[in-house]
Amino acid sequence: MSFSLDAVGLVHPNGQRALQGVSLAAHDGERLAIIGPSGAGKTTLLRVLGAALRPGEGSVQALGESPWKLSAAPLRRLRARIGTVHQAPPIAPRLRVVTAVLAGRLGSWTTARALTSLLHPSDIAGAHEALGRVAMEDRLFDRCDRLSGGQLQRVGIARALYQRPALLLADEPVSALDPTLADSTLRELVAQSESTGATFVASLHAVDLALRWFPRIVGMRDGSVMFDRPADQVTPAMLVALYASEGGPPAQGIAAPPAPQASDAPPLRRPDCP
Ligand SMILES: Nc1ncnc2c1ncn2[C@@H]1O[C@H](COP(=O)(O)OP(=O)(O)OP(=O)(O)O)[C@@H](O)[C@H]1O
Repeated sequence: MSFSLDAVGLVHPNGQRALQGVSLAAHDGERLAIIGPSGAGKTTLLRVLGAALRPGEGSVQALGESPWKLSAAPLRRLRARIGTVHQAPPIAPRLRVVTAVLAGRLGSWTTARALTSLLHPSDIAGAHEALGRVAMEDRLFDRCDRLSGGQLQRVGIARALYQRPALLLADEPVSALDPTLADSTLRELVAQSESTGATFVASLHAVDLALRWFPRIVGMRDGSVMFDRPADQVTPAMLVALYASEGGPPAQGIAAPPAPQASDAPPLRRPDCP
């Protein structure tokens, strides 16, 4: 089992309830998309899975550990095995792109290697390869504050690709990308999860992308799981009910083509791009 949540509930410090009785589990290597209206609790759920937020109710297991029973050092080691792609990656503005990507492995390096890498990037070829997979290799030495929102989002994705986590969590990973780049970037994330055997969980507003790239779809609303189904069993009526107050699903997802295999599709850049 890659992770399991049992009857998880979470109330934010301001009193806002974000999760209620959420039970969800996934096997190693599974791919799940979390969909649902704004405020449904998708980000909060991903933060709980990533051991970044401690729920007030229920229990959490991730990668064979109970995060909130661990002391500081094992918790750090667990977090180093979990990669998170943020909608707006928390990257220091003055950082160079290469350093931001290499930071993906800081958690699994010794302190000495991590500090050295920040001052003198060591694995430039590795950062270049990861950036090539999101068509950003030509920005290797740019400062992050010179990038557009979509370019910065792709740097955050390259960082997660470089990290090669066992559990990959992505919160609206392609929200700032145009449709072509969004599709090819998801293809790279799927290819990575297939080649490393990582479990991949992404929240997505684009229902068409969720149905195209993820075999399992979890619909969330008001902090609860409304449905948890194979993609080919998600019906238009389920989507209408999920997004009821929003006037139906946000994309023409129901007519999405069958999910392709990442390995079948041509990459955005050659994987062996130098
Ligand atoms: N840091 C926070 N402090 C207080 N309340 C929060 C915080 N983060 C989220 N919430 C609240 O928790 C609920 C769930 O929010 P969450 O961000 O998890 O939803 P979401 O489904 O990811 O939404 P969106 O699709 O708009 O990103 C919302 O009511 C939100 O206002």
